[in-house]
Amino acid sequence: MEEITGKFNQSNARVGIVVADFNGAVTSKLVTGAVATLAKFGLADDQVTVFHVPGAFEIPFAVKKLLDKGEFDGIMTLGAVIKGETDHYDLICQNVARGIMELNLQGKVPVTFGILTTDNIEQAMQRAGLKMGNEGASTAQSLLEMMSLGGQIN
Ligand SMILES: Nc1c(NC[C@H](O)[C@H](O)[C@H](O)CO)[nH]c(=O)[nH]c1=O
Ligand SMILES: CC(=O)[C@@H](O)COP(=O)(O)O
Repeated sequence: MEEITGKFNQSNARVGIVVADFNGAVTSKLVTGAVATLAKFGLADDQVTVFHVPGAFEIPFAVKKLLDKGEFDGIMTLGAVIKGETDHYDLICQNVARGIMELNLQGKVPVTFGILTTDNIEQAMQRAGLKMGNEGASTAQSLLEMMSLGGQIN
């Protein structure tokens, strides 16, 4: 635990969570897992701020606004994109992932990717706290590791 949080000033670190409310039965569980993980590694409630957007497609816009504001030491994204009958799924997945990667590579602060992309709701639920773990929790831990890396490099 110390290794993850030892290389940045955890006591005043600010984390932003951008979550899509689409498939909210899934994404709300991702937020729960993320917040619990951040707390486990010592971040207080007032160090974590959750921002809601309608769907995954709106996540990059919110992340960019937060990066431009410059008040967070790390940002994580959470969502659940579930395949339907059309190619809408593919368009969302590819473009949201590309948008988040581009924002990440701005190199301001780390941005981690916690957006489930599944064939059906069952697969999503399994990755939101059931037998496949909680993608929100793992995305939060990855963010802390990247923030620690930033502290090591800077
Ligand atoms: N089908 C899913 C969506 N679709 C909505 C889009 O993300 C977007 O909000 C809309 O196109 C308006 O711009 N979003 C998800 O997060 N998950 C889905 O399965
Ligand atoms: C990922 C989506 O946008 C998808 O849920 C939409 O469903 P459909 O392709 O059947 O319109």
